[in-house]
Amino acid sequence: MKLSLVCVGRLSIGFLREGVADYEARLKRYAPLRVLELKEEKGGKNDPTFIRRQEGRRILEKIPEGAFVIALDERGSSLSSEDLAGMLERHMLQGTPELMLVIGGAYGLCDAVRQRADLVLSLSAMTLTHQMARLLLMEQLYRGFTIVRNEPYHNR
Ligand SMILES: C[S@@+](CC[C@H](N)C(=O)[O-])C[C@H]1O[C@@H](n2cnc3c(N)ncnc32)[C@H](O)[C@@H]1O
Repeated sequence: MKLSLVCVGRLSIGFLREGVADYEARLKRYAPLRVLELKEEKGGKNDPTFIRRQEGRRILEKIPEGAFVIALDERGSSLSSEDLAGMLERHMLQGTPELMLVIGGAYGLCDAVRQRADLVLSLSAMTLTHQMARLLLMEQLYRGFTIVRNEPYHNR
């Protein structure tokens, strides 16, 4: 199973770039990972709906048929790390070709992306920057794979 991450905006903060690179490298031991960083919408400065729609259109274009899509959103469902691991394992066993994770930009994701998603996942009820969300997500995916493989890291 391939993993792909689609995110709006780049990693501009050094320590987050370093942390994300570290977890992405760890993750690649378990599954190939493709990262697509999409440009933030610059038009419609005072119109968050316009910005979300434009960015959403670009996100939807990147979703291949057959991908299981997880949209990251603070209003989504929360999972324990064990639940996430169970979900990864189920998709590997049932032969899901691609698990695609989507992180929105400064104004979040539009409804069309949330509707396309097979799961809307919250990492916390608090709002994170997209860069912080990316680091937390990479760490939880890595943790999930170590749980599936019964490798030390999760320590439960
Ligand atoms: C700055 S946040 C967007 C906040 C925006 N006001 C909203 O209501 O969605 C940027 C992106 O980071 C991700 N994100 C931020 N906090 C999150 C959380 N607690 N759980 C999951 N994803 C989160 C989401 O993908 C979000 O679209």
